[in-house]
Amino acid sequence: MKVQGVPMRSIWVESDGWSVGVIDQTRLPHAFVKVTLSTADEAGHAIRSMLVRGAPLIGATAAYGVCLAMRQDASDGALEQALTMLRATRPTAVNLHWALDGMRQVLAPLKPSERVAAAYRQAAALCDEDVAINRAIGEHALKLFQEAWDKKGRKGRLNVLTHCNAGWLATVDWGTALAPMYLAHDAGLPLHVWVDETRPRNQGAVLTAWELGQHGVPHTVIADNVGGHLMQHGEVDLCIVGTDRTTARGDVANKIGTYLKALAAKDNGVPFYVALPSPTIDWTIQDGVKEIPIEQRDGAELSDVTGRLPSGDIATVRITPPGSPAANYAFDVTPARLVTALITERGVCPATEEGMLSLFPERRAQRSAAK
Ligand SMILES: CSC[C@H]1O[C@H](OP(=O)(O)O)[C@H](O)[C@@H]1O
Repeated sequence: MKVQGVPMRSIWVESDGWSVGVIDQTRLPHAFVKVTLSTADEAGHAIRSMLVRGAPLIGATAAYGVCLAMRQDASDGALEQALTMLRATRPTAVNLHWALDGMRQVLAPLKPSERVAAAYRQAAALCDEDVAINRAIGEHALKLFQEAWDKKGRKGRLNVLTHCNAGWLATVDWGTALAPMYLAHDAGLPLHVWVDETRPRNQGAVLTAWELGQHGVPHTVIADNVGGHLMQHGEVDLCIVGTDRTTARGDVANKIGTYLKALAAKDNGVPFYVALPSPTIDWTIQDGVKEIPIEQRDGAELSDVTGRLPSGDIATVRITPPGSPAANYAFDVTPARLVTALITERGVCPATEEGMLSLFPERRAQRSAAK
């Protein structure tokens, strides 16, 4: 996408041909800061600290983290050490494991002398695939936006609600849930987006609002608990969110609060869509509530708030009483029964095992073998 009219991706190889550039998402929206990663440890820190975040971007950053590790030491031991360190950065997004599995599959059979070039080729291919996948998701989801607009009699505006940030900042480019928003806006569809602030890290208020503003997409930031009220009053035509891991039967792990939004949508007959790139599908599990690991982060992310003072200085202040513990669950799981449809790069399907296999028939054989 573009920043101040300049096309860019959320991760890139610098002009030196080996170091990796990313946007420091912890500085947005008040500062647009690019950071260069030069070691695998810096890549690991960027993921753990959420300087970069979003399932696909976590995978891409980890892949380049392996590249940086191979530049320093391409031995078998160094490869395993880098894979282990990066795999441990965050537990929920399956893209991290998919990306690292892909790096290991390509690199392990090679001689150390061949690994650096192969690693950068694999990471670049992963990034290009992510961009293509997200664009395709955008096109499929755009048809659903247009259907909703027609159903509404093409009057007023199309109100879409989203949670957290599943935009180009969460991926290499385009985003997943936000990809159709850009395409719809550019196609002249009168779109308006309700942006859940998404406590406690505020990815909606901070990142989604920034992204949409950069692209000129009309939007309104709302508190996380407003969505149900808006749905009751007919102010939401559809919901669309991203995902960090979706099971083989369509259970969806996503940012904390997604489940409650899906419940409100179900109760009010509002379509609830999940933008689902295939690398985010965990074909090895069925029951998301029982089997998806839910990240718990530092309670300070909830008890403290960071923002800009009138002076322009950035400050962090505590909002909870000293001594009050805070529980900071970063994700929840929306059962497939609450999902209207999954929007993948291959098309739209019901959130069911058969629905997903209809789009990914090559997985049918694997599932039969696993049973
Ligand atoms: C396109 S995946 C975006 C997904 O990742 C976010 O989590 P986090 O910001 O903690 O990495 C959130 O769950 C988004 O839906």
